[in-house]
Amino acid sequence: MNGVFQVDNLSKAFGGLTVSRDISITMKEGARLALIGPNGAGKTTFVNLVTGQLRPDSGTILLGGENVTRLGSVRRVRKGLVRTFQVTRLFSDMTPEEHVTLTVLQREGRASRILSRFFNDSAVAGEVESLLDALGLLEVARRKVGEIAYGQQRLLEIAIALALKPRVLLLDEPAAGVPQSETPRIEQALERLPPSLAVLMIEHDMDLVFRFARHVVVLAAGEIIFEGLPAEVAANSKVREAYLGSYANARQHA
Ligand SMILES: Nc1ncnc2c1ncn2[C@@H]1O[C@H](COP(=O)(O)OP(=O)(O)OP(=O)(O)O)[C@@H](O)[C@H]1O
Repeated sequence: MNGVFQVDNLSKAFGGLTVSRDISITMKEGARLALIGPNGAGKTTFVNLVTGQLRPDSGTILLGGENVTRLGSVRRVRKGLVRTFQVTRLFSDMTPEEHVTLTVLQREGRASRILSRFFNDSAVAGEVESLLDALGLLEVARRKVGEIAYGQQRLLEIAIALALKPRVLLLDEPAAGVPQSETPRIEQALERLPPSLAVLMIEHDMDLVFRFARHVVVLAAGEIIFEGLPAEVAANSKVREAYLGSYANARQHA
């Protein structure tokens, strides 16, 4: 059976440097896939290719069976392929409530009207409240983003992505830059993502990867070198050599 998201033989080179070589991935509804690999393996490039920020040299991207390979990024988002970024792209003077309200209104094509009217729109307000609640952000809903913790800013990015009603969510290092003390918040939020949503996560924090993922794909030098269950990936010698060695050793000696 085809998945909700299917990538076939995606390839991309920058000059002489191949950064994606024949990458194929299938995700079904409810998938929890982690894409891991050393720095420069091509993980972010892969996300840029599938979301339309970069054009592949060859390969196909299917969303719900529809070929979206030639669509621009905005149309892919409208069709339910949504990403977050490694580094936050938020407005420090706006509140989480304002960010998510704007996103819901944008999705509905209502963002260009006078915003203040919509803060009284009960349907929009209800949706915004439940999104912020799901990400544990209600208590800071009306604080300026520049004043809230970095982990909460990262969670707000996920709330914004969810406000776009994705079918497939691509998370680029959701815990990057987040202090250790705040990672449990990120973990809890990831556990509470809608069960039917297909989620692909790039992440270097292996504890988070192994708690979140039900399937792991390992990239090295633009190629998939292994994929399987988290336990299989951790035990694979090729993967340990390319990437996990230091992590596995640290765990052994911890
Ligand atoms: N626009 C570009 N032009 C040329 N080379 C690029 C471009 N974007 C990325 N690269 C190169 O492609 C390779 C893959 O980079 P990419 O950022 O996808 O890796 P990554 O696995 O996401 O790394 P990290 O874990 O450090 O974020 C790197 O060698 C990078 O220097």
